[in-house]
Amino acid sequence: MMVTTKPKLSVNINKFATLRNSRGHDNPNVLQAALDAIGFGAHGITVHPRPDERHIRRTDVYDIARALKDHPEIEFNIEGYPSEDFLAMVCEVAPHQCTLVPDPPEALTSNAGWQVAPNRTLLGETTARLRAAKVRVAVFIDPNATAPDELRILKELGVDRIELYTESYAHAFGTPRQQAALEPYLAVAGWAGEHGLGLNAGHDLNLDNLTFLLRAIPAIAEVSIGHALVCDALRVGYQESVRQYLARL
Ligand SMILES: CC(=O)[C@@H](O)[C@H](O)COP(=O)(O)O
Ligand SMILES: NCC(=O)COP(=O)(O)O
Repeated sequence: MMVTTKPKLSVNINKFATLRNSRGHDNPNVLQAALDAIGFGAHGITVHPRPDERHIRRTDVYDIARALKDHPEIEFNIEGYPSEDFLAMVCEVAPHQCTLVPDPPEALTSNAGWQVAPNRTLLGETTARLRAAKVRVAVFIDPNATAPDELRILKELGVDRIELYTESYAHAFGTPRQQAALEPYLAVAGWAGEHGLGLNAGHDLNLDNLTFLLRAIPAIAEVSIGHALVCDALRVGYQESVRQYLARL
């Protein structure tokens, strides 16, 4: 019998920082939002410091990293484009995981996975640098736009995990296209499993679409969820929102 462990929930707290920055003071306190998520049972914290610091600031990254030293069981995942500034900060902080995302500075949100072959050198150099800093490397991949031989490149570069960019799945969920939208994810997951690449998933996951994905792809080790979880928190409260997502795993 195949034994699969339940996936971990990493709460992305970008949106708490969006709210904080909207008034220029320190409410809500972003570090407290991370500690609250941990207290409510989250397995990890994800942040995505963007170059314009529209939400998560560099100072937030250092504050959270420092606080998580008191919570060694909690994984810290820093997402972002591997600019020199970003990489220097990540290597200094040395989180459990860094998820490489191809977002240009002006992107409204993450809206594509990596084109692996054209970015082979960047991804290879970045992966080597992060692994030297003992940081697990995940690469944001859109299964609709990634051929298996591109995944082979990631394996050759020493990447640890693929993060499945789940927007297209999420937007098809609940429509007649639901199963068809899942097929590319199943193909990438199958290749990853055969070649020893781990799997994460994230973007636009919510209380409705999460469980179906996890039952279809039981190898998913971690889901990082932020936007919908925070929107749900505005409706039912933060602790109840985290509880409901944990119950969907
Ligand atoms: C990589 C990804 O899909 C999300 O984690 C991303 O961090 C969302 O960024 P915003 O919160 O800036 O929309
Ligand atoms: N990697 C996905 C993530 O961290 C959160 O994405 P979203 O739930 O805010 O869409």
